[in-house]
Amino acid sequence: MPSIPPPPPQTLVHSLASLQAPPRERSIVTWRDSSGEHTAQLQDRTLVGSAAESAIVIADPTVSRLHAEFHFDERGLWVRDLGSRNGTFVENVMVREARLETGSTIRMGGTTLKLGSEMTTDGAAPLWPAHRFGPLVGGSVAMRQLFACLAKFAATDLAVMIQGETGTGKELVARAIHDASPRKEGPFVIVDCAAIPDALFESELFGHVKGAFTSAVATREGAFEAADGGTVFLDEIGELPIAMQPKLLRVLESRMVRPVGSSEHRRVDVRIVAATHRDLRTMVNAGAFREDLYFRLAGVPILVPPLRERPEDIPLLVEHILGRAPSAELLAATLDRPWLGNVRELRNFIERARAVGAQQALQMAGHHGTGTASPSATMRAAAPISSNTTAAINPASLKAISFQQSFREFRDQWLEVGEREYLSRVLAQHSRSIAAAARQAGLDRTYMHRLVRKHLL
Ligand SMILES: Nc1ncnc2c1ncn2[C@@H]1O[C@H](COP(=O)(O)OP(=O)(O)OP(=O)(O)O)[C@@H](O)[C@H]1O
Repeated sequence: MPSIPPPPPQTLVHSLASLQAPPRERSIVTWRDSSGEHTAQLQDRTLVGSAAESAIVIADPTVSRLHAEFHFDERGLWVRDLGSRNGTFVENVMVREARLETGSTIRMGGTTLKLGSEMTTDGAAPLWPAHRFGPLVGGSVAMRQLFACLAKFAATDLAVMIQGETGTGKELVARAIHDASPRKEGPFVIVDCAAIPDALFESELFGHVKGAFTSAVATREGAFEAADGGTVFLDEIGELPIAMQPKLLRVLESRMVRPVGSSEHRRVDVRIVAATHRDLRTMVNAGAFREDLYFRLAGVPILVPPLRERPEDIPLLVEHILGRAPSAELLAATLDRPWLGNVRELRNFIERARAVGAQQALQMAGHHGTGTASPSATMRAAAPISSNTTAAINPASLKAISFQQSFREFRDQWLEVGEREYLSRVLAQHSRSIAAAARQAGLDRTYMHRLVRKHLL
């Protein structure tokens, strides 16, 4: 093994001296509605609508209950319509998403908001004083603000909704909340809503008694009872079938479950943490997700930023995954990529680089290219579109085989490359319909879903 040079100085980011974000210019909006004149300060993400639970509540029946969201990123302040009934207009142009300037006018339904600014330290989010929070690693301001927020809310029993692109670390955030909570000695039970067939949802969540349905050969407890005294993590909550939504809401309100086939209600003491890569508010407006359930689950909404918005975290993550300081070559390779699959893709890359070297790992990952990624919040790495029904293995890729590897390592890596290639072609042939692709591949739809997520297709 060659000797590893110490990390270059620029990897030692962030002074820990300041625990408080500095004073800054804050954006404010002013508007008039049926209840009078109002001014509100914009936070990193501010939900606007006529629902009482919105951060900015507009008393105007032409404004949808979850109408739009203001949010900041490294390029400035944006407004995004959430599929509202009467639309969002900036300077009288209807927009789905638009960047705003001080002085912009934004019309939502029949109400006009004016954007202004003021200097303040109020509401500046505190920064966590370390580069770790439980299993999470991150030194960027965004992650340290997130850690401070997690520490504050872990101590409570509030429901938490984690949103973020695939691979940003939502499951790890959920685990970190549990580990830092008074429930840490209790169970942490994960329910992957994308992997459960519709017919089995109720029994997975609430259990069943023997004989409740044909395959119920024995009584089985559901996730809520299994998590009694601890936390239930509802991953991919956006996939929860609409028919299940009132049942889940009832359990969250009553804290009682009734196993399928039983008449007995049982009390459960669980904290709920949910996660999704989708924007549930647009699903609410489209009628695919119940608004009351959304607000019940999103007591504390948390956004995990994509890795491309916090490149300062990359050196820390590489060192954490590798277990030692990376070589200059490996570090340079990681800083030059968009990481559309976020930390998961970075982890896979580092693990591959450890086995075959940075150069060969780069060749194997070549299909993602380099450069700046598009800012879309739900963007995934696009599959190469091809109508070929058969395809030869590219001989150039064979150069990436390392004969220093064990056969098992070699097989696992190439199985993954081949699996991804096969799936991306089947999906492209079926215009990305998971159901049709699963049928052709002879796979169960939920398993296909899992594979698509695993390979970021
Ligand atoms: N901040 C972090 N520090 C250390 N490891 C991280 C961090 N974020 C993510 N990871 C690692 O990246 C991988 C993906 O994380 P995780 O499964 O939590 O992502 P996710 O957002 O839940 O993904 P998906 O939406 O596909 O379910 C895991 O191996 C996790 O340990």
